[in-house]
Amino acid sequence: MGNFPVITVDGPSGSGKGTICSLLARELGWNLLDSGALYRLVGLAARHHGVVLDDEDALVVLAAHLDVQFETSATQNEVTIILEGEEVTQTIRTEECGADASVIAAIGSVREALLERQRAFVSEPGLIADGRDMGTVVFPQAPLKVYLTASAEERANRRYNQLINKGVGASLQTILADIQVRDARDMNRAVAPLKPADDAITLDTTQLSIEAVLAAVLDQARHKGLR
Ligand SMILES: Nc1ncnc2c1ncn2[C@@H]1O[C@H](COP(=O)(O)OP(=O)(O)O)[C@@H](O)[C@H]1O
Ligand SMILES: Nc1ccn([C@H]2C[C@H](O)[C@@H](COP(=O)(O)OP(=O)(O)O)O2)c(=O)n1
Repeated sequence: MGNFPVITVDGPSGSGKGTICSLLARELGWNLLDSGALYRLVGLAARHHGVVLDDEDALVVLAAHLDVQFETSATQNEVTIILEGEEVTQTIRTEECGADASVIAAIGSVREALLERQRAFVSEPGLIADGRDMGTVVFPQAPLKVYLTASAEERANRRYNQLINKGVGASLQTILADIQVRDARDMNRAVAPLKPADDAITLDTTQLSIEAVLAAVLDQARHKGLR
């Protein structure tokens, strides 16, 4: 691991990690690791290569050799994701890919295969790391660890609105049920379960605006001398 600081942001689906991490990276001028994208990409690679999600050995090979580029535009702070030469930035965002990712992510050997790849994202001047186990497993030495949460109903509402805004039809009830299944799987798995690190600060964002969450995290960063 390089000697640059890491801010970890963990939490369940729809708690606002992606939004806050992207804003933090822009505000601080730091790099960004979207670790969930790696699990989603292994899932998509599995589909492309006809690998079923309980073929652990084949999934580990895919994870270890994942041919992916994260291209960040200098001005926009937007990331384009290229898997095996194909642009998949939007493709991996479906609820289906999220569910596949959650299944794959319960396999310890797959997590192991992605560990060093994630740590290699640490670079000057610092890293914002978005995921489930950033503070507990991947970057245990991080000087600032944030755990975002919100009620399952609020998170389902956010996801629903996000899909409707994208012009994708969605059922609130189905989304809520999917979120509850994914929460249970991510929190109860044997390896690297979703939970706050002992030294994490937890923010319940159910009633907080995006601006308020960002301000609270930046405040913590200032306290820690990170900005
Ligand atoms: N504090 C908040 N209040 C209201 N909406 C939010 C808040 N945080 C995030 N959102 C919205 O909720 C949706 C899911 O957020 P996202 O950052 O993708 O969550 P995660 O990465 O944790 O799954 C997005 O449409 C985002 O704009
Ligand atoms: N560090 C991580 C990141 C994601 N995962 C798994 C568990 C999640 O349900 C899936 C998808 O994660 P992702 O953060 O992309 O999903 P959301 O945007 O929170 O819906 O991947 C993980 O186990 N560990």
